[in-house]
Amino acid sequence: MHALEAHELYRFFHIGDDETAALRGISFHLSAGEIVALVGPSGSGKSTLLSCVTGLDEPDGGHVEVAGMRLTRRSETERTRIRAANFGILPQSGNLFGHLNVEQNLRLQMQLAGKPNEIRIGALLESVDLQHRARAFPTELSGGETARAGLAVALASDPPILVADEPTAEVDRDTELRLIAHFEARRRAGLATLLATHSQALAHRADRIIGLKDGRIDDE
Ligand SMILES: Nc1ncnc2c1ncn2[C@@H]1O[C@H](COP(=O)(O)OP(=O)(O)OP(=O)(O)O)[C@@H](O)[C@H]1O
Repeated sequence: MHALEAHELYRFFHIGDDETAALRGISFHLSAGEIVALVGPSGSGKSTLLSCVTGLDEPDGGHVEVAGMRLTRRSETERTRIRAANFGILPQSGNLFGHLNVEQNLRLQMQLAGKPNEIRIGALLESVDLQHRARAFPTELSGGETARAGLAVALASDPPILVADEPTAEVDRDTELRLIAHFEARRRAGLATLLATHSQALAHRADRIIGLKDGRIDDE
C-alpha cells in the first residue's frame, strides 16, 4: 500500500464550446519517506493533478487512494475529513487567512486537523525562522516570510503527506534551501512529499521526477 495512488485520472474543463483536457489518464504513486517532484511546462496539468489527489477537486475519470482508502467519489464532508487527517497543503495561492496573524493561522490549522498543540506552534515558528514574526499578519510579511509561514501552516498537523504547489516560486536562494531542508527532514522521518515545481534545484533533490506534458505523463 502506498501513501498516495492516482489511477487513470482524467479532468476536463469547459468554457463555452471549448474543452480543455487538463488530465488525460494519469497514474502514479507516492510512498512514505519519498519526495516526488512533478515538473512540466505551464498548463501541463500539475496544479489540476494536485487538486485532484488531495480531493479539493473531483476527477472526471479514475480515482485516488490515500493510505489504501478511496478518496474519489465521496461526499464533500468525507473528503474533507480524509484530507485533514492525511494532507498538509501549500497551494500556489497560499494558505494563510488574511485576518489572522501567523501564530493564529498555525493554531487554526491544528484545530481543523483535530491536533491542537501549543508547544508545537513555537517549534514550528522556530523551524522556519519566524519566531519574531508570530504576531505579523500576512500582508506584513515579505515573499520569503510568506512562503515559510505557508510551509509552517501546511506542516502544522504533522501530515503523512505534504503537497506543495511551486513552494519556492518566489523565494530567494536561502529560503529555497531552508524549504528543501524541511522536505529532506520529512523524508528522513518517513513522511511523503509531493511537489509541483519549475525549480531545477528542488526537482533534483526529489527521489523521483514525474514529467507532465499536455495532461499526460511525459516519459522522455
Ligand atoms: N478551473 C479551470 N477552468 C478552466 N480551465 C482550467 C481550470 N484550471 C485549469 N485549467 C486549464 O487546465 C490546464 C492545466 O492547468 P494547470 O493549472 O493544472 O497547469 P500547471 O501545469 O499547474 O501550470 P502552471 O505551471 O502555470 O501552474 C491549462 O490549460 C489550464 O488553462
